[in-house]
Amino acid sequence: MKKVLVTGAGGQLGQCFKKYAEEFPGMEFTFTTSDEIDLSIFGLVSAYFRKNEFDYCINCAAYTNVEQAETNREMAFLINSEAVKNLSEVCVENKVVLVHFSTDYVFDGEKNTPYSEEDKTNPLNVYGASKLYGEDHIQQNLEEYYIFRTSWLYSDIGHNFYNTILKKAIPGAVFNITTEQKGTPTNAYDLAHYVLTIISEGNKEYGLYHFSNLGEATWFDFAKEILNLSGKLKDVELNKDNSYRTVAVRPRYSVLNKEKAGKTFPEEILPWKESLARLYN
Ligand SMILES: NC(=O)C1=CN([C@@H]2O[C@H](COP(=O)(O)OP(=O)(O)OC[C@H]3O[C@@H](n4cnc5c(N)ncnc54)[C@H](OP(=O)(O)O)[C@@H]3O)[C@@H](O)[C@H]2O)C=CC1
Ligand SMILES: Cc1cn([C@H]2C[C@H](O)[C@@H](COP(=O)(O)OP(=O)(O)O[C@H]3O[C@@H](C)C(=O)[C@@H](O)[C@H]3O)O2)c(=O)[nH]c1=O
Repeated sequence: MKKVLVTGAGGQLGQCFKKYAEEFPGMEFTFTTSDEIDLSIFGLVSAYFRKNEFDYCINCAAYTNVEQAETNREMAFLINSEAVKNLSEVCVENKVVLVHFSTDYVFDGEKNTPYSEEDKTNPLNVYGASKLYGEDHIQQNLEEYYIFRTSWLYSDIGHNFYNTILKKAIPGAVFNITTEQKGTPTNAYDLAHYVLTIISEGNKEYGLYHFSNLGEATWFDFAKEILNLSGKLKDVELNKDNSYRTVAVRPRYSVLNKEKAGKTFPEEILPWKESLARLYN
């Protein structure tokens, strides 16, 4: 029986892991939220790992408010970098494999073809920079880790673009959505299932991987498909907006190349529209 700790379990991805737990009877799960262990306090994390034995730690905790990170830099770095450093040190000490998630926002978006794991990073915003520091701590401290860089995560849980669009989609609503960024929407359930399959098979191909659904879209394309599938497209006004104002700069292009993951792991990765449609079935 593999003992698996999921941290940040109250968030979007953490809750997706929780939903799949029963499908993986070979694993014994412990889910913790920020109320139970504040990962930014080393002593708490260290004591918790000494008291409990785990084989894996799946870290879903993060500071994910891209806009607020610009003015709340300290908090973004505390959670996305310092807390990850804490976890990586404690994982080494206790021989725990760390599974962690990072973001397409570590790239500057100057490329026009999908970013691979070898491509140069150059974050444009505080969130992206803080996540990159988190990656570095893991790579410096640990050998047995998986970092999955993913993009545009959504699900029916928590705060994400999908839920923002659906909540606002009352008859007569007007949407102005940017076409200035291209990336890939990724179903958080797909990511959770992908990771659990890897762990359950006892895989030891540790390292940095890119994982998103297949294909590419602008945020406008994504919003259109969400509204279309929900049957609400006809009741709202949807406009392309090339001057939508944000505080944080986002990469113009951040599609991830999934070749490495595809060659290493057996699970099929779905095209983004196909995966999105599954939320409506
Ligand atoms: N959402 C997205 O579009 C994308 C996300 N990612 C990455 O995927 C991962 C999961 O993201 P997602 O589930 O969407 O994020 P959420 O914001 O939904 O969840 C993050 C969780 O982290 C918890 N947390 C924050 N601070 C601490 C702390 N000090 N100690 C313990 N827990 C803490 C929060 O708990 P509380 O609310 O109680 O503070 C929250 O439940 C993150 O690493 C993120 O960077 C990557 C690409 C895209
Ligand atoms: C709500 C809204 C957003 N937008 C734009 C703003 C922004 O450029 C883009 C996305 O908006 P959001 O703020 O919802 O998404 P954002 O917070 O940028 O999402 C990011 O979150 C972090 C955690 C990640 O790691 C990234 O992969 C990515 O998913 O869409 C519009 O054009 N119109 C709208 O009505």
